[in-house]
Amino acid sequence: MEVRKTPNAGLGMFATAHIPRGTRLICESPLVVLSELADLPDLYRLVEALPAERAAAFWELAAYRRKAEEVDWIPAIRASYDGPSEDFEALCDRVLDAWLIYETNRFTVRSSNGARNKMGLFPKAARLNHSCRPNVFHRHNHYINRLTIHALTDIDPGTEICTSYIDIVHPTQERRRLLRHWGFKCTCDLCRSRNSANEHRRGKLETLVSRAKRDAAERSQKTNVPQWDHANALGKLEEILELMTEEELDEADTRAEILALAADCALAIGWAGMARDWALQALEIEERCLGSDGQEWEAAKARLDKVERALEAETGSG
Ligand SMILES: C[S@@+](CC[C@H](N)C(=O)[O-])C[C@H]1O[C@@H](n2cnc3c(N)ncnc32)[C@H](O)[C@@H]1O
Repeated sequence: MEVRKTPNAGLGMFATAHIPRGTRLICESPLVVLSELADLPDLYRLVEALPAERAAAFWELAAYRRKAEEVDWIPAIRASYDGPSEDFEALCDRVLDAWLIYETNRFTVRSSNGARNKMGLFPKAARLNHSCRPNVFHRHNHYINRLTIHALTDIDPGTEICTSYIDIVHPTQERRRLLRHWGFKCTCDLCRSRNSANEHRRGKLETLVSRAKRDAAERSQKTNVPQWDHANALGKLEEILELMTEEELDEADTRAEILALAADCALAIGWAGMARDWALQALEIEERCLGSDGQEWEAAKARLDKVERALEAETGSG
């Protein structure tokens, strides 16, 4: 891969050789990590404490310059500042620059318990531009404290390597709203075509996926879930999987989550053969999107093992 200029998105990352689907392209430790409770002066202190080479890598990153009136931190800095007043403006400019770099390039970082309660900067991955039809997938792997980037498709030499900054299940209008954070209007194929069939399916997916996750969380709290409840849930999950296939969302790990829920429901009903197919597909997606050294892979493997034990028991008793 190489970093070079793009026509309309600043720098970007490009493939210089053929990249097979599933390849781990980046496995990078963070330059700076900030908890959700930290504030702007905390970020600035962390950046100031970086060794020279890492500090240089930080200050070279792109920054989307949002309007000053959207920034409400200056009073907080002023409150703790006791230096000469003529230096205060320069300090504010520098702190603001650090913050804008951070906001433009941050990725979610998970704590050791898996909670997504931090954000981090990863200088290589920070050069990846966004596409709503991404060809790579990013995720912080908290087992190894690295951000990993995996190829979702085969990538030809010369192709730009793009990840998605947002959940791409949404229709165009919502994706545009979310992408305002980074200050650009996406011009990927999906956004340009704005086809009504895509819009309709994504609108439906948005609702069905959030409902399916909420219902699964509720089911996991209950001790006795009736069979019909699992069967109902399974019907909805199958509908989601179909919509995802039609939308070519075959590789995203939201699909792996839905497959895992479908496998759990099928197993609860006693359809171990069906559960096995879904559990296997979920494991394959996790492996391609995230590799086999993270929590998702471990959970997907444990699910498949459980389903296979159920199948063996069924075969044994039959
Ligand atoms: C994480 S940086 C990506 C690398 C950046 N292009 C650079 O030059 O270092 C995010 C910024 O890149 C630009 N960007 C990313 N994806 C884009 C896209 N699809 N279209 C236009 N600009 C994009 C936006 O300015 C955004 O704030």
